[in-house]
Amino acid sequence: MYKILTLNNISAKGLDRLPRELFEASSEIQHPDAVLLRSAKLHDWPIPDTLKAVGRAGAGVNNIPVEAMSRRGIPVFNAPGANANAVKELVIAGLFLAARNICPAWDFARQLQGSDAEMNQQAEAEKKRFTGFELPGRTLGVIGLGAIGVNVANAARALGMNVIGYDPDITVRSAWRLEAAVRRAHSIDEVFAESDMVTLHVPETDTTRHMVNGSRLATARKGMVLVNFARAGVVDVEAVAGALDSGRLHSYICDFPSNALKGRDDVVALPHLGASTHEAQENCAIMVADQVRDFLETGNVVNSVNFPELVLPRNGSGDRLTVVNANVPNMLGQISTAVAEAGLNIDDMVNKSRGDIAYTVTDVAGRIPAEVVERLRGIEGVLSVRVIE
Ligand SMILES: NC(=O)c1ccc[n+]([C@@H]2O[C@H](COP(=O)([O-])OP(=O)(O)OC[C@H]3O[C@@H](n4cnc5c(N)ncnc54)[C@H](O)[C@@H]3O)[C@@H](O)[C@H]2O)c1
Ligand SMILES: O=C(O)CC[C@@H](O)C(=O)O
Repeated sequence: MYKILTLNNISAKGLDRLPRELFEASSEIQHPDAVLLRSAKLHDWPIPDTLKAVGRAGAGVNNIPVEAMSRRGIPVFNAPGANANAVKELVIAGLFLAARNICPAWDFARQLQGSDAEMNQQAEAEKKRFTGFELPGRTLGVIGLGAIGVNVANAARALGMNVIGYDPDITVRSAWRLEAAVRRAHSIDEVFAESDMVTLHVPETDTTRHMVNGSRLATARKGMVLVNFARAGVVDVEAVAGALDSGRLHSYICDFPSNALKGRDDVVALPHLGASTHEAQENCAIMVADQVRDFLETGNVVNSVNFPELVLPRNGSGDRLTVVNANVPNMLGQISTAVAEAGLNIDDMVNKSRGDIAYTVTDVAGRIPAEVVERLRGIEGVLSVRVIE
């Protein structure tokens, strides 16, 4: 029986992928084999010795100590693209909110007093304050052209916008999905200088933290709209407050409330709702539950942010041995020697690496004795060893 600790609300459709006769999943689990989570912060969480996998039912993994997991030989899985449509829809809504000044206008209308006739009179007298602009012909800058950025760029094209995109590490898959008319920028500054609206779709990393700061905002077109459904930390909110005060920015539409911008008419801050649709929560939970289950039961790795992709169909009737180790020379030799010296024939073996991590899956003809596991664990550089019957 595998034990799965859930640290956030994980959609029941995802948990249904873990049959009760094989998996016990709850928020109360002790000594978990795997953890499933959404935005819970794991940085100060003591990693249990029993932990074998982490499944993030979403895209961003900045709430997870990925490097610490790697050092323990633990893969971190996520659900790439599974919530991209949900975020795209809210970003497009954000463009309309900004372009038509909908939030301050709605706020104004909600506070009108008097008879219907008096309210309508005040509305007609004041409505010019909320005059907006239309999207066709305007330029949208998209920074980060992954699952969400590409969806947003293509949707903006369909609305008649010009789109300029920046992503130095765009994948072939994203490049194929992107509308041909999306123009390629060579820097973030180029995007800021040429866009009426800019939307951010990058992960929060040491490189992207405060990517939007005072000096970058100084290069923005006057009256630009900034949209951030990526992560709070990608934007320096103090600098945004200054840019709004000076008129450099028209408005800031984001998914992250902050004290620096609280109560402003020119800021819309939603409570991290980008992925909050039933569809996205189900897609993410199903994808990540399937991946974690597959890893626990077979050792296969699909959609991990720190491990190489490795899928080996089960071959033969013996045990499967999985070894995670530092990606240094002569590890494979030591693993196969330990197996061979136990008198076990290797039916199939795959070794893949990614960065500092190497991962070897070996199907043997027979049972793997406990001494072999201990011997492998004792090899310098070996991070984790598992036997799957
Ligand atoms: N608001 C929400 O609820 C919500 C939901 C989903 C994702 N997100 C956030 O959005 C981010 C993007 O999600 P995704 O599914 O599109 O991820 P993704 O991995 O598919 O795409 C991210 C893209 O950003 C690019 N990138 C990285 N650093 C960059 C840089 N410095 N400049 C330009 N491009 C850069 C990458 O090359 C990649 O193509 C996530 O990491 C997460 O933080 C937020
Ligand atoms: O689970 C959520 O609600 C948010 C997820 C989102 O931030 C992500 O990175 O996928």
